[in-house]
Amino acid sequence: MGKRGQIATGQPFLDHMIDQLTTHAQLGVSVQVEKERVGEMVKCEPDTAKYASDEDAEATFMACGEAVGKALKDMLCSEGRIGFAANARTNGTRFAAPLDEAYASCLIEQFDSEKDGELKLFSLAPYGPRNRTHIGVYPTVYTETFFREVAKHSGLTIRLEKHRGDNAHHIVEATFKSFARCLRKFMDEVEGSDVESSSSGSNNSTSRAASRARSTKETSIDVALDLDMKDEANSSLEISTGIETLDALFDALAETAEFGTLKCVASGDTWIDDHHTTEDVAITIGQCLNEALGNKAGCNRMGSGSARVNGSEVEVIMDLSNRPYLGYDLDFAGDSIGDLSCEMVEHLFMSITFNGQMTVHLVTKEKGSTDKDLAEAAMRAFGTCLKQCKSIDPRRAGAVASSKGTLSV
Ligand SMILES: O=P(O)(O)OC[C@@H](O)[C@@H](O)c1cnc[nH]1
Repeated sequence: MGKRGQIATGQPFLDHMIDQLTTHAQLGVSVQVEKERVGEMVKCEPDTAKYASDEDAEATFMACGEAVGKALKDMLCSEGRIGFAANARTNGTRFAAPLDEAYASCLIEQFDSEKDGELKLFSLAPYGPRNRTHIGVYPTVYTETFFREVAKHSGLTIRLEKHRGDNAHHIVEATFKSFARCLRKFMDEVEGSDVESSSSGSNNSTSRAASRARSTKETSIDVALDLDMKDEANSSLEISTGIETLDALFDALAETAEFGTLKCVASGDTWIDDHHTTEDVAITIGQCLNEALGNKAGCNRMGSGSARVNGSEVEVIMDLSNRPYLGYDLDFAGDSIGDLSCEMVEHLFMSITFNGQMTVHLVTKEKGSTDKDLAEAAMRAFGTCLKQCKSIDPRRAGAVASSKGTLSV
């Protein structure tokens, strides 16, 4: 939890990647590379590519990975940390992190302070459709070298995998974010700190709420949202859109996201079809979400998890990034779920995500026998992730969880 120091590897994009550990794992990291140049040792400086060369890149990535790995092991075994002295196992801690169209996952299987760790899986290539070899001066091929050394010297057993992504910068950055977030989650699990449920609302002094009414020739909508559930008995739900299946989905959202209030009363031209009402309600809820989240100070910001309803399971990866993006692969068998057409399920998620200024990936893990179960599993996973994202992590002390310092511009 220390302060960020200087990160100067001579490879500016690697500096930016190692910096993901400060923002997303909440670790104070400093890295200084010294290298030989025309017979003398020089210290690399940040914010310049003048120290980079393809010739010594492999050595730089190896040395940085080894140093970061050793420092991680020292930190995990340091006095005052509980649980890491012996062989720390969880059932496998997983976190998937997005960056726009890309998302990658990290699985930490175990930590062993007595043995070398291992990078059991590394699957990032291709780095975009043209398999980009360099990001700036950073050779993409040595990303694996870095993580192999981190795993070996930290004692962590790690699997890293790209699942979606077309942009090399995004693919690599999503991977570092997933590692950083997974490491923090692993440490919290081993040490038994449950930040998410201890801070999802009740101890927030300021209210995180918004309301909005809108009326057009097509729909009239009234939404009120309070992100924080003070106590279960006082949570208030009033959902009546004129489309029963939509009501049930928003009910599932409010329950899994643990909203204090969700009022959503709408009337629309459902005699035409369900489109205008579904779209406008989702837009309005997304706008209220964005307003209630404000500048996202102190928020956890990212969420990763899945939900199962009968035979259907959907995974959601979410980031309150301020860069709207929806990745979506739900494939319904029929045309409609009760009074909601299946094509509106994607449009509904698109409208919330874009108006909520979020990055969201929905991934079908298992398709059960009904479309209703699949849609509900998607909404429950979305709500579960939203609960993680909106939670205040007191350790951030009100800071915005971004390596660029703000999520508001
Ligand atoms: O706010 P973040 O810490 O997730 O990342 C900052 C910056 O690297 C990110 O804005 C980015 C956007 N596209 C590529 N990278």
